[in-house]
Amino acid sequence: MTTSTNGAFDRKPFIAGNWKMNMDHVQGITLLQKLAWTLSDAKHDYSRVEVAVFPPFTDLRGVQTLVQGDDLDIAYGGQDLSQFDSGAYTGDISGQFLNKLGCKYVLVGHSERRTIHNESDDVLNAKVKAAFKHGVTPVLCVGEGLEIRQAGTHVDHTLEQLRAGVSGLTADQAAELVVAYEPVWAIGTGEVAGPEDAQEMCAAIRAELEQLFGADTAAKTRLLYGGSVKANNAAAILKERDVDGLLVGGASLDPAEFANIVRFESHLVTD
Ligand SMILES: O=C[C@H](O)COP(=O)(O)O
Repeated sequence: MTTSTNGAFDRKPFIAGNWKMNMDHVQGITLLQKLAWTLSDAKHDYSRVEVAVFPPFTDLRGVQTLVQGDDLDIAYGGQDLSQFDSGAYTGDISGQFLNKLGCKYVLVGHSERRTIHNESDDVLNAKVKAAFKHGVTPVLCVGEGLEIRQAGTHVDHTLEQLRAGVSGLTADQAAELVVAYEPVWAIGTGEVAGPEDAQEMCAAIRAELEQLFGADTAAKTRLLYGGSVKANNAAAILKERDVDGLLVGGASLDPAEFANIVRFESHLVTD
């Protein structure tokens, strides 16, 4: 059976749930257990679609214990990391600590970090490098606010964030990197960017990566879309050629809904 999705063939689709500041460590375990059961009941094939969750830091040890104890094929990661390795940085979390907890990924530069915590492109570039240094794959988030979208400069703006974020990376690192395009106006608003908007930006990001690192590398980097993704719009977005996965916020807190997003292939038209 073949499906009409494109990225699924070239790059393994990646569906990630960002829990943001929701779910204490007890609630987090329950959510993850329900997600694993739902996907198991649906006989989800993890070799076709990778699944990851990004819980709050305080949940990570419990998540690690559950994933290891039940031998779950679900990856997990932190929602942020420090650009520093260790020391007098109160409240910060080192990439080394995330690695030690079995985190495969870490979000870098989510729009809520950029806007609420004023994280600059330079700091985010240092965080991307810190993640690689500690053996954790960064998921670099980029995207424009509403005013920039309305001014029509969203591609330039997003590519500027991208260039700053990947500055100084090797081609191997760029190939491993995951980039999430999240238009800020579509986050938590119910305003989902259309599949063609997601494709326009992901194609531009891939072209930029090609300029910077070469075509072979750019063909490997996975590009996600995030912003008001639900089970009923996921498949249409993932059919786009350059969209390789989704970064899901609110809908990832509902295990049935998130499992349906993970199983987007069952909603695609098959030929
Ligand atoms: O990290 C996830 C994004 O911010 C999207 O959040 P959302 O799905 O609630 O719009």
